[in-house]
Amino acid sequence: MGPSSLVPAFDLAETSVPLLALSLSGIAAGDAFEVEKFVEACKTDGGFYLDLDEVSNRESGTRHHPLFSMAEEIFQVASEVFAMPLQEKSRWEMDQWGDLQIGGYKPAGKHSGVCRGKRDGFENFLVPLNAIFDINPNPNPRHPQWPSPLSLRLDLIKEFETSCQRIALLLLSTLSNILIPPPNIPFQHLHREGQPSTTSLAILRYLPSASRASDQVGHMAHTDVGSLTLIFASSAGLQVFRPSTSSWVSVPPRPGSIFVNVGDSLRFMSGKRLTSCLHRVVPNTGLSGAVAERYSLAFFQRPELSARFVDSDGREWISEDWHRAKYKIFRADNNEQTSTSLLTGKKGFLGEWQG
Ligand SMILES: O=C(O)CCC(=O)C(=O)O
Ligand SMILES: [Fe+2]
Repeated sequence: MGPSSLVPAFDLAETSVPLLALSLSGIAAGDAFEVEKFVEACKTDGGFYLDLDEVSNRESGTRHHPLFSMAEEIFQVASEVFAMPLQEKSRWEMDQWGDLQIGGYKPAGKHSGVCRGKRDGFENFLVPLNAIFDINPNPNPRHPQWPSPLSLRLDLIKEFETSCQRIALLLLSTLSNILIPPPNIPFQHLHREGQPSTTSLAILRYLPSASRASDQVGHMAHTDVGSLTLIFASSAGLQVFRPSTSSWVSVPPRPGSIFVNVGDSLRFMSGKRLTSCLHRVVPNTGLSGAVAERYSLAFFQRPELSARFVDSDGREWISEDWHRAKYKIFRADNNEQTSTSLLTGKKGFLGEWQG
């Protein structure tokens, strides 16, 4: 089988069948139908919408889950942080955060983009759970203080990450109950509170541009490193690769819902029964052809540094080393990226957007 046969036969920008929408309260209550849909979504697309709102409707009568207003506030903080001069933001460059690069600033253009030959079109700030809860190792001894817009709102970010982690743990234990018969180790036991991990919140800003011909575009196709990712987005652009039809499905924000996807570590811990969701972000283009600015928050729940799992090729990893290998491939050139299955789960497939 040559590399070209690994490339899907077609690559539609959008299909008419959207991703499944699940209810957090249904899953939390152990509703058999909802739990079955949830496990199925993790096995097939590896990603789904999760409706959070019903929980708060029942508990407090408010319309929206508090995470949505917190996300709005963090978008506001993000606009202040990203408005700082590049030189200032670069004081927090993520390369200074030890070799795990779990925190700090990534300027736009550091990775390859979603179109062949172009660079990425987003900047981001990563705020690791380890750092805000003072769990060792301290990732950035040189700059223990965050830039002031972030340090002023660290309580908000802590509360946001804690809430996201609670939801992600609930989802993990539900999956464990179905997939992991005793005496195997349930997923949540590899994600213990207070244990060092690379769990982190990414605050992303996609740069606006006068046209989509810009040479910094989107976010390349990839699968996430960790266990579960929770995404809050200000606007459309995210797409998911659906293995059953070999096509890309658009995942625009859905009121009251977030998008959740399975990452590599959880796929491996599940004995490859779950799908690591392949996704990318394409430019959000208006009628004029201009690309709109886009903000998103990605909470990356990741296993403890020493968690063990076996990859698709039968090779054993500890979580920390998988993280390093994956970050290295994010930064590699296209030739190196196509030479392994590390980036997209498919050797020879970069999943570029044809525009
Ligand atoms: O911005 C998004 O919607 C997705 C971001 C993402 O996939 C990532 O940072 O890993
Ligand atoms: Fe991602």
